[in-house]
Amino acid sequence: MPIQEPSPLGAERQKALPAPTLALNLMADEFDALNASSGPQIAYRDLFCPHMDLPRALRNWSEARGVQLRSLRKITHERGGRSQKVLFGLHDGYAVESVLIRRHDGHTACISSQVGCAFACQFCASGQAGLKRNLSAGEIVEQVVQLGPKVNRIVFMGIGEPLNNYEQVMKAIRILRDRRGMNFPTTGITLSTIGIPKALAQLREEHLAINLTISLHATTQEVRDRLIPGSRKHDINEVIARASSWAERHNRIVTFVYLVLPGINDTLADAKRLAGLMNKRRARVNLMRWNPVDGIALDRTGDRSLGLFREVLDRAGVPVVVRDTQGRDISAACGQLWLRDLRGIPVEKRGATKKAA
Ligand SMILES: C[S@@+](CC[C@H](N)C(=O)[O-])C[C@H]1O[C@@H](n2cnc3c(N)ncnc32)[C@H](O)[C@@H]1O
Ligand code: SF4
Repeated sequence: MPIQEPSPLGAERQKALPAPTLALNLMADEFDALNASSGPQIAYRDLFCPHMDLPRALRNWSEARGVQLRSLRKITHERGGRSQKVLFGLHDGYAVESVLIRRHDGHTACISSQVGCAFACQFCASGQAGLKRNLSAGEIVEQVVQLGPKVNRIVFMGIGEPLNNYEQVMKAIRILRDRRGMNFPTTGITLSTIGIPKALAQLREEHLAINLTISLHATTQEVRDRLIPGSRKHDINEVIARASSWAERHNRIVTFVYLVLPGINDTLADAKRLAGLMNKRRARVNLMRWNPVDGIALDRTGDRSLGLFREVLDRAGVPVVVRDTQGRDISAACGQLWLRDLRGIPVEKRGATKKAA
């Protein structure tokens, strides 16, 4: 009997088959629409069950509808003093890192918003390999779910620029805060951004009581352009003005992060200019030391120059703290997270990969 070729119609039908939906990409009403068809009816909140051993009803539900419940696979995890770094494998062979930080009153999840980053900041590991793709809302939400039930703070300080993936990040925040699901308080969510003016204007109009942190790192356009090449087209004054406008509109304080880098942005003139830029704004400053990154030759500032820099801001009446980030013992502090390209590497060998793509 001759072997039958698949009919063109069959091939087309196959092509038209939708890729499996990731359940955690669904808002409650989208989930309801799926739930309404036959089969077991389950509650939206069950989707956020942190245990890998998911309820059988949920597994049946997903199988009946071709919906994927989990898409991130924990490849490795490293434990440090108060932090744990997890490498999550994605469906397409890329992998991103997230960090869990233990505090006395709960856990903080430091999550990624993109696979890589387009901004290529000179001090940061996450942008060294460029941007590969955006994470979906579900992939963002799933990092939180998999980091466990004690998470009561979320910071978008992992890999990627959240405002460069605006739609999916906003959707993820809405899914996280939905009362019918995780019911995560938006006041426990901090979005850290390089400050894209257009996106800041959009964020100003959102009804979301999140916290906003702007990674400023310079007081002149010239130095900022050098440190953050991807932000060259953004005027530093406009970034500050847009962030302040967000703070006014939401009656909040915006945090400006300033990485003090010896010989680059740490003079007293810089400190005075920074105080001037912050003048009369609903703002505070977090001064940070650089966390070392393989292959980047920068220096960490010393206590004395950091102290002098801080004093200038103090004297000018600008609220300022020196922030020390957790996780340096396992290279999990701010700016030390790498994306991995594990495409072509057999699944069982992916845990051994250490090098960034
Ligand atoms: C990795 S970024 C991710 C969020 C966003 N893209 C941003 O830049 O704000 C989170 C924070 O880490 C800071 N950062 C990046 N590399 C760093 C490093 N090597 N040491 C200290 N902070 C760093 C950034 O400036 C930012 O404030
Ligand atoms: S600091 Fe933020 S914007 Fe800059 S490369 Fe790293 S992740 Fe991207």
